[in-house]
Amino acid sequence: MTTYTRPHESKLMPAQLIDLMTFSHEHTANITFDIKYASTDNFTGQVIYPQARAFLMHDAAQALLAVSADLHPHGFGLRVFDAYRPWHITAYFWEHFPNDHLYLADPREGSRHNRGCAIDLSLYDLKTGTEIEMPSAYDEFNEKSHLSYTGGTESQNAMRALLQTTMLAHGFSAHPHEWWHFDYAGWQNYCVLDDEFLALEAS
Ligand SMILES: C[C@@H](N)C(=O)N[C@H](C)C(=O)O
Ligand SMILES: [Zn+2]
Repeated sequence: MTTYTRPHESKLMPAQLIDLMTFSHEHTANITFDIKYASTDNFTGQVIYPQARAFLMHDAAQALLAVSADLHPHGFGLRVFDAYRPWHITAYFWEHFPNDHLYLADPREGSRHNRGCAIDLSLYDLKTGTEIEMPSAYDEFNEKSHLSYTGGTESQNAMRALLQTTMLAHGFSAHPHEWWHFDYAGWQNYCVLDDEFLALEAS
């Protein structure tokens, strides 16, 4: 039971969230999914989401298609780990993992994931389907995940730079402590949501 209250900003609108799996399939984009919080393979060690789904604000999803098209000549596609996240999950993370607050959003403000405007992702090799090595693993909560970390191999640093450059060229901004996290421009205009995935599907 959370002790936090979801922020309510009456002037803000809910983002138009779309099912990114269906959307990317319809547009034959090179986007694959490994929704970590729908398995135990995440920093909590627990299954957090009841379904492996990825919902995202429409304009951000459209921008992701452009990112995927830009990466194609380099031989890479996008692998998505997380997109829209209901607010109560953000509150759960904050409450139960106090040592990781540098890498978590404060539920009193809400995460950009709760607004449908943030995405966590990496690159994969189009020929082999293998995920590309980055300077750290996803949600590895230490300095190896920071954009300022220079201790990775030449290839890891170059792959991180390619992901960053391509995402930033299409309206996303970076997170200084998480190479995999990107916010879409205008996230401030959308409210913090707590809808479950199945409720989004029904709406
Ligand atoms: C938990 C991690 N994957 C993440 O998304 N962190 C950001 C800061 C967030 O919670 O919004
Ligand atoms: Zn994130």
